[in-house]
Amino acid sequence: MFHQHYENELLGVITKKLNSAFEVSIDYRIIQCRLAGGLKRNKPKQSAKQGKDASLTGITVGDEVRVRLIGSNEGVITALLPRRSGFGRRAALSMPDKYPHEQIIAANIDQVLAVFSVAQPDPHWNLLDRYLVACEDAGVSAVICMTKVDLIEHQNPQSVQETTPILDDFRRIGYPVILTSVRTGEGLDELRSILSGRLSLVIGKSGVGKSSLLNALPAGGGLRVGDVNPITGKGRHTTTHLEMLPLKGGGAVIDTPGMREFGLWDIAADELAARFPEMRDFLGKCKFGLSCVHDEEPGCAVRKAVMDGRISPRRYRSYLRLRGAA
Ligand SMILES: Nc1nc2c(ncn2[C@@H]2O[C@H](COP(=O)(O)OP(=O)(O)OP(=O)(O)O)[C@@H](O)[C@H]2O)c(=O)[nH]1
Ligand SMILES: [Zn+2]
Repeated sequence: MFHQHYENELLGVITKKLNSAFEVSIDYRIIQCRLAGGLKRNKPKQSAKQGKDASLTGITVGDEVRVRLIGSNEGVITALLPRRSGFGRRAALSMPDKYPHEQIIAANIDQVLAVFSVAQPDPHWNLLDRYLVACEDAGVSAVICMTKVDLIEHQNPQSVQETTPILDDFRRIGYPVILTSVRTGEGLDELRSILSGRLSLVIGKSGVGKSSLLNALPAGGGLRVGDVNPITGKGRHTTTHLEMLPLKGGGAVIDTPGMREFGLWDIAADELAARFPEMRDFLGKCKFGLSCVHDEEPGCAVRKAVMDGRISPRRYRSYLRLRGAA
């Protein structure tokens, strides 16, 4: 959120994406913008990750853009700056012609906060594995945030027993795990510090408590007064649009409303294994070398590591399942 003169144009960051308009933060001011005619939106022609031309895909929240001001709080987006990172999903599977590749959900993010509740609903570990593979693929770090830890005794008996070892597995692999509850306040300081100064994309299924969590974080400058409802404390943001929420003390979070589907795209089997950090040490050490897909091949170093307890059997099963789906 900075500005710089460029032939009467300013640089800004997209903080909100509406149907045909954008909000752009320029020097802490929100400017309502539309796209210049030349910038076509939602017509991805190729996968856009780091270094590739982002203008080929939909411009989205987190993108840095050049804006020509018209009036005091309106402008036209005239150019898109190169992306540092893009986090996507396979969009609209029923329309492969329209969206042949991944759709970038958010641009330039530093980390993903993957949110799951310990209960109501019980955690969906395979979905978490899928999120983490997508993070590895995008080259973005991931933080696992468990919510509603006050409800731990309400988990079904089987999942109570499995939760702690599964979270320990994730920690061992290197993913930070935060345990939170907005009811007791547990973990909220830790969450604040991990979000501070970074742009984080918050993902998780509806009902896991994302909104409650974000509303429990102190907002920073740049939010409009109208977004806060001082009576109920609710409604700081709606969950109908992708929107960036600045945090007090720096950093911002992007909420992902209505994220129902979450596919993986174009990840070849050999690349998929490399998206499981705990498997990386064993890749290339199988009898069949890099051609091993670590399923039923003899002399597979990955499967041996599973047998030896160095790779979690649950994560390995998740790998096999994703490989089948890839
Ligand atoms: N016990 C308990 N309940 C919580 C906690 N956080 C959220 N909830 C409840 O979980 C339900 C869902 O919370 P939301 O914050 O609306 O969940 P969400 O993930 O934002 O859901 P969407 O808005 O549909 O995306 C609500 O009934 C909350 O009151 C918590 O820490 N403890
Ligand atoms: Zn193998």
